[in-house]
Amino acid sequence: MNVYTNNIIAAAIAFPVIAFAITVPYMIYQYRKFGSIPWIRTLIVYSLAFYLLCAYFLVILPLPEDRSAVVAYAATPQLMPFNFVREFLAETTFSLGDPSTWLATLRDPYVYEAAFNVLLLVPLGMYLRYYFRRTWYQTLLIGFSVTLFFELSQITGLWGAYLHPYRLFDVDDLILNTLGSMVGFWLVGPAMRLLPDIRLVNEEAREAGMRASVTKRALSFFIDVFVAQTASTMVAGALDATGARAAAEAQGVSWGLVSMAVDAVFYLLCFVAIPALTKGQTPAQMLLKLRIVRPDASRARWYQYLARYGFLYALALAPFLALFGIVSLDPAQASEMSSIAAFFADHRAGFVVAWLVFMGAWALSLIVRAIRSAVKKRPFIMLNGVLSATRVMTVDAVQQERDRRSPLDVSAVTALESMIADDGVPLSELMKRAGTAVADEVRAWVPDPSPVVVFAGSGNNGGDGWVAAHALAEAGYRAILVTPDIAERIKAEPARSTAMAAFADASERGLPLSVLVAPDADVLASALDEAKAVVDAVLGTGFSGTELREPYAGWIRAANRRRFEGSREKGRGFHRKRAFERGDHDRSRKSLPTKAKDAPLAVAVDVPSGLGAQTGTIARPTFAADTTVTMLAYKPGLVKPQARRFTGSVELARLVDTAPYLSRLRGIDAADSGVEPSA
Ligand SMILES: NC(=O)C1=CN([C@@H]2O[C@H](COP(=O)(O)OP(=O)(O)OC[C@H]3O[C@@H](n4cnc5c(N)ncnc54)[C@H](OP(=O)(O)O)[C@@H]3O)[C@@H](O)[C@H]2O)[C@@H](O)CC1
Ligand SMILES: [K+]
Repeated sequence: MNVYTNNIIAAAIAFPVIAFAITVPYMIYQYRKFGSIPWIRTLIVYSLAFYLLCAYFLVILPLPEDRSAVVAYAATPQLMPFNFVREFLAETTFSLGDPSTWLATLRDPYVYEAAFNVLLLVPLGMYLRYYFRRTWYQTLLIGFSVTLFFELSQITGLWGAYLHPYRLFDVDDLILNTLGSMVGFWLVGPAMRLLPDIRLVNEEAREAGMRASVTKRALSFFIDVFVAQTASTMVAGALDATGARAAAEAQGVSWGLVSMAVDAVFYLLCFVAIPALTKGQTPAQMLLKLRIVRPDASRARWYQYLARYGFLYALALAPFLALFGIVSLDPAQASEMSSIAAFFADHRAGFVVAWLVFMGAWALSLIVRAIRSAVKKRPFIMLNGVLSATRVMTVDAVQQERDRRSPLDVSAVTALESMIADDGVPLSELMKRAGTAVADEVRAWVPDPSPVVVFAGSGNNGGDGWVAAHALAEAGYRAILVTPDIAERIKAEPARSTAMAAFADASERGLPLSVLVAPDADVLASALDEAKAVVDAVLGTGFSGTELREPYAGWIRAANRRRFEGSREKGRGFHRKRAFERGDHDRSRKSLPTKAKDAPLAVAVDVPSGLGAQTGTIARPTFAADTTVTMLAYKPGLVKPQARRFTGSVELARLVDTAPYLSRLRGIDAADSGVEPSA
């Protein structure tokens, strides 16, 4: 046992560092993917790397001192399954009726070694189920493979590093280790209810990734300064080595001045020239997926980069250099200096204090503004940003803002659809992609196998709903599709054929998709009660008006009621008259009532039903969503100020590469606005 403990201590010192080195590439990968680093994932992967290192070293240590050592007990592999039971029974004094023998049994090497072998892979089983979401047989297979790898390391003398095996290959280890991974699998099951659902972390990370946080901006600035300064120092050093210094000084040019000029060249290169070439990215900003833009997310000009970083340089770096200069003045040589320098030298202490006060006040104001912007969830804007009329946004946020600022008229969307169809992607295919995008949105926020209610109208917006319900059922959700009529009687195409195909496929494969045709209020309410998500695919761009007809009006009211009043079991005034009024959302109301605690996620397809896609008018009733997944392009109605409280956040599902079509559609005015249609 002592050997094990020593190994653990050795590992405790070296492995945290190694495990971190293993985790760093994973962190970079996550940042590139989500635009932020989800700490919980990083922690889990780090701990997994650390644990596997420990486990492996427990298996292969202690290393013999000499490469050709023959370890007698390891010479012949132990190939008899359950040998440890036999050995244990042969020598034990254990008797169930006699408690005095129990303790001795626990101390028996066969017992504690067996227990240790089980424990060794318990964490692996937990990781496999919780983090990697493996099934029991996958866990069994992976657990067995890892064990086999351990035992093969032993029988081969660490893959030939030693001439003879120095640890025993034991079939019982294979059995007990593998059992351990299964024990871990079973143990973590109940705990998973308390642990955060790892599948939902991605979406939060993606949201965080949209923000150009102070940390990201500061980090990118320091990387850039570091790169520019290192390059400049190296070039100045190289010049010095080639004798440029002597030449300059012979001409009476101070070398300090020359190296400052070299600095200036590299800073200009990094902060002005490169951004001008890359449409607004310094080298570090390319790495961190940030971009310098105008406040409206359009492309900035080179002189704005110059202004932005010139001011920043003046505010953040110049005071340091000045201080450095002042401190290095020597009052003893005051007589040789100019009168200004002598004045500075005589009052060094005073200037340092003044400098500290100035920097302190500035830093304090930065901190205060950073906290305020964090609390109010507004971007943190620095003085140099205001003066240069620029801001730094994440590349994704820039794209989103540009999309939002160039909505496409509903008539143009139709034109766009036929252009895409002419190029070989028919509307039915677009519908498939649209529905899948909606299902993905639900899957990002709600874990399976939750019940999801999908309201599908009888137009093509409804067709998207059929695809979404089918995709969700396929992914293991209990999809409940609400429709005014059976699929065959839908009039719109391709909604009809899509719905029929989805229904036929689900029935054939026994997918958990149930269809409620024109359900009565009670049936609908019970379905909504248990739903974890509600998808509104009732009306899309084909609707305009101020009043919804039945049954759609009733559906939307029921969905909104569920959202604001809670489920009926919770008994929060579902039957009160006010509930009906609330479901209606009086248009004069400034804001919607707050959501009930158990409100399901509400996702609108293309536009929330009731909202006029072109005009932004709000009909009675209008669906209130957390997220609207809109297809191909933003519609004008979605970006009207009054729409926001019904749309929630808007996600654009591009479905195809729309950029070439959009520039054809928008023609000349895209070039004028300086807005790039799409990256
Ligand atoms: N753009 C894209 O790439 C893609 C677009 N696609 C999707 O197609 C959607 C547009 O489909 P769309 O044109 O069929 O219209 P849509 O919104 O379903 O509405 C028609 C329904 O509204 C109904 N209705 C009308 N007024 C009403 C009222 N007052 N009260 C009640 N009902 C009323 C009308 O009923 P009816 O008059 O027939 O009785 C009819 O049933 C679009 O939003 C997008 O989701 C994707 O599938 C593919 C990719
Ligand atoms: K809709």
